Amino acid sequence: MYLLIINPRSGGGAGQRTWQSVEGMLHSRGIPHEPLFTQNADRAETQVLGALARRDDWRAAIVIGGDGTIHSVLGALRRRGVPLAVIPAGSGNDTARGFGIPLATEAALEAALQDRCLEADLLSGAGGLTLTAVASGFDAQVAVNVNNGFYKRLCNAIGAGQLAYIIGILHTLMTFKPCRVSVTCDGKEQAFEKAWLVSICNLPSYGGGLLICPQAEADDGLLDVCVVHGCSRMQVLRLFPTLLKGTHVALPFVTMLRGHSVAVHFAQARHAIGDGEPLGTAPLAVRCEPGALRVLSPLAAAREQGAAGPCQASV
Ligand SMILES: Nc1ncnc2c1ncn2[C@@H]1O[C@H](COP(=O)(O)OP(=O)(O)OP(=O)(O)O)[C@@H](O)[C@H]1O
Repeated sequence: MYLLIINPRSGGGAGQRTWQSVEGMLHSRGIPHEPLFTQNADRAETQVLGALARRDDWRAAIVIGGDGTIHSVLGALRRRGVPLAVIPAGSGNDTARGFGIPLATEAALEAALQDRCLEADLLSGAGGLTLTAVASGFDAQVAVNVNNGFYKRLCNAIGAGQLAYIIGILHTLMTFKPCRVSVTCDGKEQAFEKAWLVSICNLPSYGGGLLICPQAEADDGLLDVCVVHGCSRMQVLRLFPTLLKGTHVALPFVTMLRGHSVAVHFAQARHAIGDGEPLGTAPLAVRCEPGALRVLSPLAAAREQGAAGPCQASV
């Protein structure tokens, strides 16, 4: 039995449209499933735990939504030991990208129905569990500004959602003030002056494919960290195209770190986001929980050794 967790509002309504086509595919293939429509992030965990408790033969929970929807059910899936599968229906879909899950619906469903899992790490701390990345500083401020700004509603109304993020980046670039940050990775503290952002990543990308930590691997038991510091506004602007290929890692004002636990303390309050969802402005203490969540992923078949293998729910 598969549990389908659907956020109809994700991707500006893509969740609802994707479910309609997935439902037809599941019926035509005779695959047993139960749909669960989640109402909001706060109630999702309780809803999913309630659904999972009703039977014990779940093969997987298939999320139809974006990274925020997946974020909202991580605790429930982890607690019940049910593998996660994803049919992307968000705006960024960086979880799907990170696990090699196709963005096309039918191919993603195919990947969800294969019994090959990666034993993925989770980031824990900072208000709960995160799968893709905890980002603090400039990027988080862009997300906050876009969500609170009038231009998101305006751009969505004219069907140009991505434009809101470009406006958000330019708006934040004009107003954001870099400050000192202390980053402690596996107990070793380093201070950076004029820091713009600190991103702690489990997967290579966020923001819809921006490769902020291109070397990050979901199942290596490690967190990859990117610190951007000591540069001008113009240099930050010029950083963005390099994120498409991940070549920013060679720039002199970018420092990459790797470890099992990371603490971040900005000299002034700075916003943070986890899987794109707001985490507040408190200092961060994040640790890696190796292999904490099984994820149905086409990458599993490609792994010659390690934790990948057939998936069984452990409810
Ligand atoms: N389980 C849930 N059910 C309903 N709404 C949710 C749930 N989880 C989060 N939300 C709300 O729905 C919004 C959109 O969901 P989601 O983040 O999945 O899609 P997106 O923002 O379009 O895509 P992405 O996060 O991949 O860029 C979230 O920002 C949050 O406000």
